[in-house]
Amino acid sequence: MENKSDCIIVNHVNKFFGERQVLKDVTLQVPYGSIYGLLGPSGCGKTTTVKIMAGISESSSGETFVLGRKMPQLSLMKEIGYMAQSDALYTALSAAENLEFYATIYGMKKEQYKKRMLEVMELMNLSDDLYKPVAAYSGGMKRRLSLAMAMLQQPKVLILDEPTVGIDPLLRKDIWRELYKMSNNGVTILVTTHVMDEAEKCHQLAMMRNGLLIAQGTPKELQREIGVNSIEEAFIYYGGGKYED
Ligand SMILES: Nc1ncnc2c1ncn2[C@@H]1O[C@H](COP(=O)(O)OP(=O)(O)OP(=O)(O)O)[C@@H](O)[C@H]1O
Repeated sequence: MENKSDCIIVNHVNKFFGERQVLKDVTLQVPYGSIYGLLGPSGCGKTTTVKIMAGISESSSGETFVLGRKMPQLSLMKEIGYMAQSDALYTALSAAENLEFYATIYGMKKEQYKKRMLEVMELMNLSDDLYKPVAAYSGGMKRRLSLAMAMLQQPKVLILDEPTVGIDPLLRKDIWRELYKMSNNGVTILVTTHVMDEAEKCHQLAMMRNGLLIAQGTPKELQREIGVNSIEEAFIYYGGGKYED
């Protein structure tokens, strides 16, 4: 399964929860340094897919490779920044303490993480709230802190499950600017989203429905293929009629 141009390779992956099959023969490739969007209606299997990529969950069959290694792989933990849909934060601790805790797990040196912590908090517009307990953060602030956390150790791969939910449009723009910067520096980014204008920003997109990957390509390719002018129309087309359950 050696493939030098793709950072993430999902190969005929199936996932069952009991009798229920929630991923059906999913195959996709994410090139190194690209921003790849996973788009689809609620419950179609996006989170299940990214958890397998991040090594948090195992597929029932099929194979997943990240950075040339078969997942799940404990030794890749440092290389993969993962931001879950629900925030995994210690609310009794301050943001700085949360970041320090993660930095310790990632084995970052003190001088290294102190500098990086200020950078990511600045980026997320949270510099003034560094020492505030997370319990006093709003929902949007918690999202931003989770994103700061995923970026902290400067991972080679960033896997973000709906990263900009509850984040205002201005900050969302800044976040996308940072994602592009990271991608230009060779970081591979996988984003799940419901937001169409975000999907448009991805280099490549995969659309999912009912555990199936139903279309893959650049946003323009997906539109051209079916003769529509927006990702929203493509989403409705691929999510609807032709692919009814
Ligand atoms: N641990 C679990 N046990 C049983 N079923 C599960 C489990 N996790 C997810 N599912 C089911 O698998 C299906 C896919 O869920 P998943 O969270 O991957 O969807 P999603 O596309 O990320 O949805 P959303 O956009 O709402 O987050 C859903 O029907 C969900 O109910």
